[in-house]
Amino acid sequence: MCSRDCCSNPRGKAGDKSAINDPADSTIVPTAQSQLYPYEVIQEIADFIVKGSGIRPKIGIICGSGLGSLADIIQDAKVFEYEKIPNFPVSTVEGHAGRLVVGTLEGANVMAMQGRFHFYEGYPLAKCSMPVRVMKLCGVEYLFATNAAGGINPKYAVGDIMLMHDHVNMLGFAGNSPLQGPNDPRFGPRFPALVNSYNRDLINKAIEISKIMGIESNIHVGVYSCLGGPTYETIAELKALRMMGVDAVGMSTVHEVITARHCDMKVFAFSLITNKCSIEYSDKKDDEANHEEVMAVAKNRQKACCELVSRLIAEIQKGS
Ligand SMILES: O=P(O)(O)O[C@H]1O[C@H](CO)[C@@H](O)[C@H]1O
Ligand code: HPA
Repeated sequence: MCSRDCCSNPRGKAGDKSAINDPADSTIVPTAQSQLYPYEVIQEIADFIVKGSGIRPKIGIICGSGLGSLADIIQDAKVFEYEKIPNFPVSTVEGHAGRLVVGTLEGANVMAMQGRFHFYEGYPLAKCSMPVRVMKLCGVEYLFATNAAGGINPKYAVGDIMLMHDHVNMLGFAGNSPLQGPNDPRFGPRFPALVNSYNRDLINKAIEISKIMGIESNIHVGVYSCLGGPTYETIAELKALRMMGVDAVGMSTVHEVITARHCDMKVFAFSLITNKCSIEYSDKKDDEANHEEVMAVAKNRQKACCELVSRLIAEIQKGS
């Protein structure tokens, strides 16, 4: 466990000027990624994982809410509890176990986060997406980011999978970015472009795989939007998002994708649609999203999600 209380306690100590220069103290330096987690600190975490596992992973997987089983299929797994990784935050959300699993899948070296970090947990975005930089320095070339999301597109059904081909970054609209603060060019450029963030070849391969799996009618390609949470959206917000071209909504992933693209990783991401977001006013209780339903649907669909991920990794392996 980190000796600094920044990792276990994302708040507090406001006004403590003596800590202003502590680069890893998120309570004082709110969002600057390079200040919160300088290159050297990320390198130390990466070395800890690579040495501890004896593996240099090529593919990094982030398991969404209730999708932790994506890490359970990893072979020869070496498991690191987040609490035991130096300078790592802890998971606080149900359905996010808080373990890093390193091993092999379809012959590829992989590392999977069984539990991600969300803004609403009180972590700055820089901290939420810090593990993506750790992945990069471990050797990861491909990020697979998964999430549970509410379907706004009326054509989407619960249990469908939306392959992300773009996003609307609502937190970014509000002036919040994981890349805020001084840029460290060892990770990437000051002004990264985000068009083509979601790798087109991987999306096409996933569509082909969905045909082989016989689930192509449950597959969509769409736009995800990340809101700050932890509240689910109002009807007015959902209507606004729909008008903006958003198909699915959640509270994660976008800051991870931004961090991955900044350091030039290839990105594949999908949303499991765990609930339908009605954009009509109604007093039906059924229309209200809740985390238990999100988790239950994710559990039901984990087999299909695992197969999709495994098959896609096998395709990447074939090409390398
Ligand atoms: O995005 P993931 O981590 O899958 O989780 C989603 O599910 C939770 C809400 O039920 C939120 O954390 C939302 O972002
Ligand atoms: N809204 C936001 N986040 C979510 C939802 C939702 O409807 N479902 C799962 N995560």
